[in-house]
Amino acid sequence: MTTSNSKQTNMRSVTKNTLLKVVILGDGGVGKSCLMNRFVSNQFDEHSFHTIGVEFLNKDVDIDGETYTLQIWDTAGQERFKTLRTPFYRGSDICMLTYGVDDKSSFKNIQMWKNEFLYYADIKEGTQFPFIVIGNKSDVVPEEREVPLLEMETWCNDNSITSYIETSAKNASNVQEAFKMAVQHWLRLESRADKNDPVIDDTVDLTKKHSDSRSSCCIGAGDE
Ligand SMILES: Nc1nc2c(ncn2[C@@H]2O[C@H](COP(=O)(O)OP(=O)(O)OP(=O)(O)O)[C@@H](O)[C@H]2O)c(=O)[nH]1
Repeated sequence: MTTSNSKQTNMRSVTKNTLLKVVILGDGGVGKSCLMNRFVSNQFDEHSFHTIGVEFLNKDVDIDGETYTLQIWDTAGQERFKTLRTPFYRGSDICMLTYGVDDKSSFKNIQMWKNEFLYYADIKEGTQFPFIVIGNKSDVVPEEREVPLLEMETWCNDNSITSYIETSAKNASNVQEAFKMAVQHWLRLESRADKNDPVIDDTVDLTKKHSDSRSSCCIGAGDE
C-alpha cells in the first residue's frame, strides 16, 4: 500500500505545463509595463518609464486544475520603436490590445495595433485569433475618463472580439482576471480547432517546472 501511494505521488508531481506566448500591445503610456508587473510581481510603479524594444517575464496561472506558463511580452508602444518590437509578434498565442480609459486617442489606435499585430505575426486571413481588449487605468476619476465602457463594448462587438475588460494596474483591479480571461479565450479557440481540424500542436511541453518569477529580458530591454 505504502509503495503504491508513493508511486502515485511521484507521478502526480511530474506535471506538464503549456507555454503560451502573450504579447501586450498599445500606445505608449497606457500602462502595459505596469500591467505586466502587477500581474507577475504584484507591484506598481507610479513613475514607470517608457519601454525600449521588448521585455518578457514568465508567470504560471492555474485554470481548471491545469497549469499554464504565460510568457508575457511587454512591447514599446512609442512609434519610434516599431522596428524593435514587431519581430517579436511571430509565434504569439494571445494578443492583448491595451488602451487607457483616460486617453481617447489610445482607444482609437486599438485598430492600428490589431492590424500591426496581424501583419507582423503573419496571421492568415480568416483565422480566429485570441485577442483581448484591455481598458487600463479604470481607477481614474470620472472627469478624467475619456472612453466609456459602452463605447469599448460596442467596438469589440463590431470587431468580433468577445473578450474585453477594464483593469487598473494601480489598484490591481481585474489584472489577474484579464490574464485568466485571455487564457480561457485561447482554450476556447483551441478546443474548437481540435474539433474541426487536426491542428499541429506547437505548444511547448516544459520538462522542468518553471517558477512564477522573472525569467529574462531581451533586446532593448530596460527603461529609458
Ligand atoms: N492611474 C493609473 N496610472 C497607471 C496605471 N497603469 C499605469 N499607470 C501609469 O501610466 C504611466 C505609464 O505606464 P507604463 O506601464 O510605463 O506604460 P506603457 O504602456 O508600458 O508605456 P510604453 O513603455 O511607452 O509603451 C506610468 O506613470 C504609470 O504609473 C493605472 O492602472 N492607473
